[in-house]
Order: sequence, then structure tokens, then C-alpha cells
Amino acid sequence: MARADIGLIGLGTMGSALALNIAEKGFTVAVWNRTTEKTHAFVEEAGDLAANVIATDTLEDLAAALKGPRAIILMVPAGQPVDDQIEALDPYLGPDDMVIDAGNANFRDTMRRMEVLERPFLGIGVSGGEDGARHGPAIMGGGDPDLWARVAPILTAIAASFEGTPCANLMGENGAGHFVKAVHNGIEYADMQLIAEVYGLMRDGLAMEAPQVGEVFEGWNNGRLSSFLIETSAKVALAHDTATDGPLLDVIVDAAGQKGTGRWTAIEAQHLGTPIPVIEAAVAARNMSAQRGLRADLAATFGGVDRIDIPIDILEAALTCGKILCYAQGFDMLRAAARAFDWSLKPEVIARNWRAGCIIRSAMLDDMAEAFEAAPDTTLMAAPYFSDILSETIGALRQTVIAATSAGLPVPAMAAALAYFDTMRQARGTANMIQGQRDYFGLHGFVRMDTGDKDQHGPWADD
Ligand SMILES: NC(=O)C1=CN([C@@H]2O[C@H](COP(=O)(O)OP(=O)(O)OC[C@H]3O[C@@H](n4cnc5c(N)ncnc54)[C@H](OP(=O)(O)O)[C@@H]3O)[C@@H](O)[C@H]2O)C=CC1
Ligand SMILES: O=C(CO)[C@H](O)[C@H](O)COP(=O)(O)O
Repeated sequence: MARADIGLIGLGTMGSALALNIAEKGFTVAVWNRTTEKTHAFVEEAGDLAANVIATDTLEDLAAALKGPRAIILMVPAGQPVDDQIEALDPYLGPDDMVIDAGNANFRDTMRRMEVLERPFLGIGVSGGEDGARHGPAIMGGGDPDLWARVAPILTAIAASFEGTPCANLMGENGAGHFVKAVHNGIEYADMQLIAEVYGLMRDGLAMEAPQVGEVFEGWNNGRLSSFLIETSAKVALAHDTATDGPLLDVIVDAAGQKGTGRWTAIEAQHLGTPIPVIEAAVAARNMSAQRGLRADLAATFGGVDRIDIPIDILEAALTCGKILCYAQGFDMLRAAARAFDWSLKPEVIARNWRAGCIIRSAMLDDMAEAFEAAPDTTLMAAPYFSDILSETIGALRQTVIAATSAGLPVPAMAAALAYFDTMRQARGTANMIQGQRDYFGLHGFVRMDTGDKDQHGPWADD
């Protein structure tokens, strides 16, 4: 039997698409799945590509089918399944054989595995959904550069490419790849939430039907907002439901699912002390969306909302502004993580890696890559290209938030973006009051503006 170049475990949505992608690029892939019938069904459906696939029924057979030193991709649910799978594989592998977790692992799990496993281990984030995995995802690697080099020829061959440059790169050490993927997903949550809020304003504020919203999104996809998520949103809004002979969007339950990556991003931002309020608002909005019963009860108690009168191009500018602020927060968080975990994360490399293949790919990411190439340590808010767009669009964001909140229409992510902008461009903030309060009740001390003296206390009015 010809030996395979790489192994893959987990023939679900992502794993089967990745295996076909690998086979299509001329590599031989040996596959194994927990449910054996799926392995056989997968090969039967692989058509001509089956010639590059070796189906195996046991982990021993999988190991035997691979060239050494072996490399095996895991594409199974994050958490315990990854640990269980590594343990189950262990008896069949040699000390140089490498396991690559390509699922959406929590980066802390990846760091733990790298510490405790006595074998080569890489953690890679893969983005692009099923279609991306099949035809070219963005791949965010984390771990030892020598290990990355061992599989880079396969990973770069299967990845998306932007103007000839593969979107597969080593992001940094140990858990960096999975961390970058989590922040990618945090931005994904925020981008999706901002779009959903604009949809809500058009539906409830402007009384537009879903197909009209879809047409607006289609138009925006030809402009500055051009992105996979706007294109996706247009297709979702334009879809027709034959059962009701109306928009499919209108029959979808308004409760968003989530598997954890957005929440992890929000939690890690708190650990790092880095502000990502737009992403946090998006996670909270998904949580609120799940409380459908309570929302229905409170709607009955407090009544409905009003219509708004706002031009569509103002909504487009508001979305542009919110999106830039959300990306600025995501990249600032990546920089904070690089410092905290001693990773060599490079914002320009990350932005370039996200230009194609991944869910958040957008025209703007190329401009972001350029901005970071010129000034890697600068927030996007201060990069000349983006500060010009922010100056041009912040009025639209403000107008949109005012109109929405006046009418009682919820725009939590947009409002968070606006509050972030207003807070970050306020030279003299209001935390002097907080420092006074903290010193009053807890003798925590404050710093004087005039002298720079530290550990100052009162005297307060009742001292
Ligand atoms: N779907 C997406 O858009 C994306 C998903 N991901 C990540 O990729 C990973 C896989 O996701 P996806 O393909 O969507 O998931 P699916 O649910 O489609 O497939 C899961 C696969 O894992 C196997 N599996 C499940 N539990 C175990 C276990 N305990 N031990 C061994 N194998 C197991 C399943 O085998 P069986 O057939 O026996 O059930 C199946 O092959 C996840 O980490 C996910 O977060 C990353 C990017 C995008
Ligand atoms: O990683 C992904 C895209 O990049 C997956 O589709 C992930 O499942 C999305 O997250 P969630 O399920 O929480 O919406």
C-alpha cells in the first residue's frame, strides 16, 4: 500500500472537506473517523479524489498507512474529544510523530497539551467554514517553527491565497494560532452582530422586507464594506421559503447559537485588561437572543418600538465605522496578548492571513495589512487611512445610534463602538472621580495631575 503524506481524524463538516482539499492538491491522505461507516461513505463519495485517499478502520491501520515521521490532523470537537483522541492514538505513534489539532481549541488547552505531551504538537486555527476547508481556508498556525516547516508544504497548498500569497502562516509560539483564531471569531461575532443590527433597523425602523434588505447588502458588497459576511447576509436575506412563500429569514428563530470562541475572546480580553467592547456586546447580544421567552414577556409589558427615518447610506457609513472600531479592538487585543504571552505576533501578518479564505475576509483587510506594515504598533484608529474614514463616518454612527435608541431599537454593538470611540478620543476622562471614590472608601490612593505625586489621599469633604 502506498504510504500517505498526512493523516486526518474526524470526517465531519470540516474534516471531510479538508481531506478532499488535501487529496485534490496531490497529496495522499489517510483518514479515520470514530463512526467507521462515515469513513467508507466518505471514500465512496470522493469520486476521482478517492485515488488519493486511504480509508482506515482502526487507529493502528491509520498509523500504518502513514509515511514517517507521521503527521496527523485532528478535526474533532474542541475540549475532551481532543485529549481522548490524542491518548487513543498514542500507542501507535513514534516519538517524532506529530499531532496537529486543527479544531477551534481554547489556546490554553493547546498550551497545556504542548507542555505535557511528549511528542510534537501543533495547534492550528482553520477558518472558512465547509467551503473554505474544501477549496482554501485561512490557516493560523501556532507552535515550533520546525514542526510548522514539516507540514507547511501541505498547509500552504490547501490554503486560500490572496494575489498568489497563501493565507497559511505560523502566527507565533505555542497557543498563538488558536488564540489568533479565537480573536478572529470574536471579530466574526462582532461583524455579524453589527450587520444584524443594521438589518434590524431596516426591518423594524424602516419597515423593509427581507428581500429589500438583501438588495441593499448586495449593493454594499460592491463598495467599501465588500466582505464575505455582507455577501452571506445578502444571500440569507434574499432566500425564499417555499413552505410559507415568503422570506426564509422571516421563519428563522431569533436565537443565535455559539460554540464558545467568541465567549473565550471576551474572557481573555478581561484577563488581559484590554478593551474589546464591540466584541463583548456581540457575545452578550447572542446571550440575550437566547432569552426568547423573557423577551416576549417584556415586550408585552413595555410595548413596542417606533419607526425611524434614516437614509440607507447613513446606515452603510455607520456600519463601516463600527466595523473599523471592532477590528481596531481585535488587533489591539492581539498586541496585548503578544506582550503577555511573549508571542511574536505580527498584526500585518495576521491581517494578510485574513485577506482570503476566512469568514471575516473583506476588502478592508488588505488596507489593514498595509496600515500595519507601515506602523505595526499603532492602533487602527490612528492609522491615517482609517482615521480619515473614522472622521468621515463617525457622524453617521452617532446619527444611527441616536435614531435607534430614540425609537427603542436595540443596537448594542453599534452603541458600544460609539462609546469606545468617544471614550478613546477624550483626553481628560472621568476616572479621576473613580480614583477619588476608591480612595474615599478604601484608601487606595491617587496620583496628582499637577505634581505627579503618587499614593495621595484626600482630604475629603467630611474628613
Ligand atoms: N463548522 C465550521 O464552520 C467550523 C468548525 N471548526 C472546528 O472544527 C472542529 C470540527 O468541527 P465540524 O467539522 O464542524 O464538526 P462536526 O460535528 O461536523 O464533525 C465532528 C467530527 O468529530 C468526530 N467526533 C466527535 N466527537 C468525537 C470524539 N469524542 N472522539 C473522536 N471523534 C469525535 C465526529 O465523528 P462521528 O462521525 O463519529 O460523529 C465527526 O467526524 C471543531 O473544533 C469546530 O469548532 C473550525 C472552523 C469552522
Ligand atoms: O470557527 C468558525 C468560523 O470561523 C465556526 O463556524 C464556528 O462554529 C463559529 O462559531 P459559533 O459556532 O460560536 O458561531
